[in-house]
Amino acid sequence: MSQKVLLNAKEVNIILHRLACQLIEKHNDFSNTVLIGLQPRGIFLADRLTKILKEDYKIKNIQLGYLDITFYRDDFRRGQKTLEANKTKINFLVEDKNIVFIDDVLYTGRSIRAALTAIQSFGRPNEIELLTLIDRRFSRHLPIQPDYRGRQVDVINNEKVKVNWIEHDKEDSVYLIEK
Ligand SMILES: O=P(O)(O)OC[C@H]1O[C@H](OP(=O)(O)OP(=O)(O)O)[C@H](O)[C@@H]1O
Ligand SMILES: O=c1cc[nH]c(=O)[nH]1
Repeated sequence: MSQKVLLNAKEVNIILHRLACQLIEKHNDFSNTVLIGLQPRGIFLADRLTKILKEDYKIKNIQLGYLDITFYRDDFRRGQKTLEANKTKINFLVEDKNIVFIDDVLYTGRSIRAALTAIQSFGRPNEIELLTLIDRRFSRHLPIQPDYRGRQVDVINNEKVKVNWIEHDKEDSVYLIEK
């Protein structure tokens, strides 16, 4: 197994600030916008962006939730092992809200498809956008594209992108791992 650094901590930090600014450009004070981090790994990115928006850009009332998509995946009946769901935590109404889904990697688009189904149980939002740190180019199985992307990368099929967060993985970094 070999691995190559795609983004180091400094580059991740610059990208996070750019993404935060792009969100502000569209959503202003976030009075009608909610952020939803997708479990399991989108929540680290959602937490970090929320922290930057609050602390560096003084946006006060950001509503942040976490959405688990385990049982909405189109492959969930295929695996043999028992599936363990993560926590969904959405303590606000999404009815008529602008939602920004946040995930670390966009690959086939199937996770986002599942999230679009899962969120329907919480109401009818006004619109849903997608923010992703890494957009794997030319690998979509569905017509799903990000509205905000950190970095687009070309990845061949036997390679995997791994996003690390200091809170969970001891460093902020993105690696390309050859399996
Ligand atoms: O666009 P997709 O093909 O759905 O892939 C993207 C998803 O894959 C990763 O999750 P995870 O490692 O939990 O899922 P995986 O097993 O599908 O790689 C990542 O955090 C995204 O949520
Ligand atoms: O490269 C990939 C593909 C799907 N999910 C990841 O986390 N990385």
